[in-house]
Amino acid sequence: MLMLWVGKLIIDEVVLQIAADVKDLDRLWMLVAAEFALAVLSDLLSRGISLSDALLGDQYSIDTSVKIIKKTSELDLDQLEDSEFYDKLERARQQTTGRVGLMSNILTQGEDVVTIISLLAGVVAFEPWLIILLVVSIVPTILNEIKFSGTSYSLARSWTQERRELDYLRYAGASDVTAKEVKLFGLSDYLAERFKGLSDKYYTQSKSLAKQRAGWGSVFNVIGTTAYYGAYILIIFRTVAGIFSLGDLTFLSGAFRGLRQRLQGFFTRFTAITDSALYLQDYFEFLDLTYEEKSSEGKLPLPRKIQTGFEFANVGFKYPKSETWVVRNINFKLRAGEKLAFVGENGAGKTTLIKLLLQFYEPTEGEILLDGIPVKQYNRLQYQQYFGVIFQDFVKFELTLRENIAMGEITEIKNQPRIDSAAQKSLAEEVILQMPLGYDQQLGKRFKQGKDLSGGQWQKIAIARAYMKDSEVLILDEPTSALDARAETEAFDRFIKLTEGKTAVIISHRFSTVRIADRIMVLKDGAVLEIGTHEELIKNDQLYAELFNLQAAGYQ
Ligand SMILES: Nc1ncnc2c1ncn2[C@@H]1O[C@H](COP(=O)(O)OP(=O)(O)OP(=O)(O)O)[C@@H](O)[C@H]1O
Repeated sequence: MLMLWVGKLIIDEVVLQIAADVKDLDRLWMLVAAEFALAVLSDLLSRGISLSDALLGDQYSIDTSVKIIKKTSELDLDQLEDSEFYDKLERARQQTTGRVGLMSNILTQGEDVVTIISLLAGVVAFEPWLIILLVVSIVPTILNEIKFSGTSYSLARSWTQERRELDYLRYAGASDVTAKEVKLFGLSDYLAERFKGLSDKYYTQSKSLAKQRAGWGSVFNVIGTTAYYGAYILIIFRTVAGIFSLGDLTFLSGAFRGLRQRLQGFFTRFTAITDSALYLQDYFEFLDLTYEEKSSEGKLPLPRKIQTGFEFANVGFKYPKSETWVVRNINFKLRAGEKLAFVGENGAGKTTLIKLLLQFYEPTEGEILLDGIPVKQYNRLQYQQYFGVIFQDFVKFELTLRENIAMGEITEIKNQPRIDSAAQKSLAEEVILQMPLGYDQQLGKRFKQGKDLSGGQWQKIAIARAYMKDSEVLILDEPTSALDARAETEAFDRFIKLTEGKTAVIISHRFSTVRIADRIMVLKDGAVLEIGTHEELIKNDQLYAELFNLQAAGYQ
């Protein structure tokens, strides 16, 4: 605005000096110098804004990612297993990139408001009629923008689930994890077609939206441009009639064009800001997800040592949003210091019982007790710290070997003797010796110098993770399924020694290992079929005896 005004003064001064007999150029040079200074200043200002925006944007993106990771860990397992959660997560994740322009938009907006007000004041002072033309020239474009940006947001939002599906298909079709089977079964074309089919649908919808937006945009722009030239003609008439000076002509036409551009920019940015706000709202909605505090959750401190043990009293469970009982009428005791094995067919409910024991889920009916007190009366986080667990689908973290072991008790990552001892007990020591970089070996193939391990080697690392934690109860869910026969026997012998005095649950399909346990519980279709020592169950001559003999026959 100031620059325009100085420009007008320069032209008026030049016209004056052309007409003057004695030329005095001092004022003219001063004006040129002023315009130069203004040009430099305005450039510095806009650079400053974009720099701070870029920096703030980076910071923001780091911050949102960290918040998302932390929030996810606070949520309950049943919330995490819900597909709506993934939609929310996906929408929040989009916030970690892409919403960076918000700050500069807001700053530029402030700057523009000042310019617009002063330009308006200038224009009104000269020719109030121009304001009407100005309104005609911008309103249609603005309405167009507002309508279409809302529609794009709705479209993007309604496609959250499909976008996740696309991400998944991209992953399934192009990742090291799936590569073997994709090649072998020749799935590449199938996956690519499925990806293309789905994205084409989205593309068609967004293409039609973009076309409408562009079509209407150009129609409205013609109206706007007509109004602009109307204003220009008006100014020219006034100048020719001698009402406006040449400087006024430059100022007014410049101011009018500037006003139109700025006002349009103002509203476009306004819609961009409201858009960002809509997307940000999704992010906050995710952060607002609260982990549903169980009404009955207790605050009781845990006993330092388990006295009598755990008891499942008539426990039944249905997974959230499911109508079928996965386990029902479950009654058994896990005595302090006892090693109990769970056996049963796939899907019998063994892992589910572990999840219930760990209070990842609450039983739908019945109760789980620790030393005679319902476990939900204890502080849940403290309670879960009681357990060292290796899940069937334990995580293969693509981090260093040291980190993979220390994950069991991450605060002890600097405690080398403790890591060494866990590695030694779990047979992971042999794996470490084979690695060129020892503990600092990056695992997995995703990153530089990463080494992938065999299934059994990964399992040894996972077992080491459980030993890192000095927990009261150890749970091994099929911990040895990938170990070779020698390693398995060795791992179990050690396990039994190491769990001496501790309570432990082992899930295994191999009866040779199961028989080492103090007692064995046989599950069938979500119910306890039999429970007892190996000898008792053999004598009982039911499913256990049958399966044991079947496996034993296989080994002969
Ligand atoms: N998160 C879940 N949501 C809904 N149903 C589930 C979930 N996890 C498991 N199930 C169902 O619960 C049943 C028992 O599963 P569970 O994993 O406890 O069996 P399991 O005895 O450990 O089997 P396996 O020997 O194959 O590991 C299965 O029918 C399974 O479909």
